[in-house]
Amino acid sequence: MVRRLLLALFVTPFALAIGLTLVDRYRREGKNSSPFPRSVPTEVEVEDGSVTVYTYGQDLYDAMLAAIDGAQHQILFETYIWKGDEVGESFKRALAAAADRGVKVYCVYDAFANLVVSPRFKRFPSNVNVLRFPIYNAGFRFWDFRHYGRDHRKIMVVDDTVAFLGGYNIGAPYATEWRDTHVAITGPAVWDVMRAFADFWNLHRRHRLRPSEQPLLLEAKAPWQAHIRLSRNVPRLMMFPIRSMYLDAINRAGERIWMTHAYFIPDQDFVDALLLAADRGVDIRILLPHRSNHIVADWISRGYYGQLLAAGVRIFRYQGAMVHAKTSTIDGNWTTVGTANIDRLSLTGNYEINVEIIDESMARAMEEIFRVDLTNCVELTREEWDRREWHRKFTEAVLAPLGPLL
Ligand SMILES: O=P(O)(O)OC[C@H](O)CO
Repeated sequence: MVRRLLLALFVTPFALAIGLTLVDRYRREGKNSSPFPRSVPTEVEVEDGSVTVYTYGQDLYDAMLAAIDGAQHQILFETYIWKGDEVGESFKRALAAAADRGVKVYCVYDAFANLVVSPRFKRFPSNVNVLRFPIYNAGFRFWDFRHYGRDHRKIMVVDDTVAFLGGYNIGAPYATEWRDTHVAITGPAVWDVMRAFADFWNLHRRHRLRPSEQPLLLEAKAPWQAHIRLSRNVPRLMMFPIRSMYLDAINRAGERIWMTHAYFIPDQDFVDALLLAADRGVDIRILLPHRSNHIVADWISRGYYGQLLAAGVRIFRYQGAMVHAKTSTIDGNWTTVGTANIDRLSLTGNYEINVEIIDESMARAMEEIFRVDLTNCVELTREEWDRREWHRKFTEAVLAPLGPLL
């Protein structure tokens, strides 16, 4: 009897998650996302360089492809998802053409995220250096968690002139149907993104370096900058600074915290930091997709709404389209844009990269984008949330144990 009960407790959340996912897939079949308000790319001068914020995929892809076409020496390209559709093909073609011109091209993609992509698409010309980050990395050391984690980063560096990073994967739906955020950085901070790529490449390259070979980029010298910094999660080295970066920034906030996230499944320490900030009177707004592409993540996320709303945190739900951005701006000073979602996988599991920018003009630009996004949101009130039907509360409660897995 006890055994059956334990089994039921263990199996029910998984069975419900699978059921919900299948029904959701069926319901979405053939449905398009709605158009959403667009902000034009905004360029801001930061320190001795610039940061351009992209919030519409086609604008970003045009800029990335133009940068690839103009490359002189080297392209570093890394993506979590690289779909084999027309957008994916256009990147593959541009990278191959650059390699044919004599540009050194290095590409990394995650094998797990691209399991459904055709093997034909994953064949590259021999002059393009490709690292397929394997599905399983631990070999016989299956107990060693440093060898787990997906490569969830999305970055590109062209020569030493421009670096792109943010939430955008590569694929046709992201060009027009998803609202996401990426930045293009010029100036000394490009070095940090090159370094991030090179460290990953050197750590995971398929064979040990022969004496005749140089590791990628070790000769480049680091600039020291106060206003723009990179945080990278590197499971292999047990480094997870992005969570700390967020907690530090939230704890420092005195006026406002405006966050935009695709998947919001924080740990309780993260929630507590937000609740403390709300308690000190900070205006906290969290913008989330009303319905994301992962229905189970949505349900688990909802399990946190009660305590956040009760503390005065405002939740805005984006309508009609997937918002996939991973950004926050605080106190009109601090901004982060990156690849990390607020969930366990991103904050303590995967390879991730976020840029942290302390600059008033940048924060102003991000706040303006947030205001534009708000015009496509409906605010969820505490009264409305408290009145939700019992079966919704039941679903949240049954799925809650899956939170730490996501
Ligand atoms: O893992 P992310 O944040 O890049 O999101 C990817 C999508 O969820 C793919 O289904």
